[in-house]
Amino acid sequence: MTQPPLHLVFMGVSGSGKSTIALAVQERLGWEMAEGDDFHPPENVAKMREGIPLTDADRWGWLGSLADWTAERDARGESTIITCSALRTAYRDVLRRGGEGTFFVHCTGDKHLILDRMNAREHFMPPSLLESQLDTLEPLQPGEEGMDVDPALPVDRIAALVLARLGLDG
Ligand SMILES: Nc1ncnc2c1ncn2[C@@H]1O[C@H](COP(=O)(O)OP(=O)(O)OP(=O)(O)O)[C@@H](O)[C@H]1O
Ligand SMILES: O=C(O)[C@H](O)[C@@H](O)[C@H](O)[C@H](O)CO
Repeated sequence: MTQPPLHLVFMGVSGSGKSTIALAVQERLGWEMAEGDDFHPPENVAKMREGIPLTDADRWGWLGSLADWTAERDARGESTIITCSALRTAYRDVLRRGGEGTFFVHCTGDKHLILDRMNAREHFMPPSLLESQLDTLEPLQPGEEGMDVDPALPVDRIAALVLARLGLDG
């Protein structure tokens, strides 16, 4: 019997390892992947670059476009992977419109580790925005399909934990 499509969303604050971990999982599964950063309108990127936190109003259209991308593939029976901060439950509600098989992998760990990694990389997102990201973050609530992973672990280990949880490691 064909399995219904699964849609993995790697979520968490900026610098928490979403893209790095998602890529490791993508390499193992081969599913089509979308990087949430690439779906932002230029105004959003300009704001972040200037160190101004995005508002709900800035985020709705962006989240909707990611849900649409997922829904298109869901309709074709294809599984997907996306990276998206998805900081609030209401934002995740939008992403869940992409398909019934939506599953969140929340990259969550030590703030100082994340800040050190943000300071060490080249990215439009300034480390000064980490605090507002953490203030906005609502962790996964009971009833939301998903799991937490700790970016302090090696990437391969995290990818293995995700695949094991989903029963895709066989
Ligand atoms: N498990 C890990 N072990 C070591 N380094 C990691 C790990 N996960 C991520 N990193 C490093 O931490 C930095 C931030 O990771 P990454 O860019 O994947 O985060 P992100 O959540 O996608 O960020 P953003 O949302 O701002 O794009 C990168 O330099 C990455 O190489
Ligand atoms: O405010 C947000 O919701 C997040 O910052 C995302 O919009 C960014 O895409 C990303 O996490 C930064 O690289």
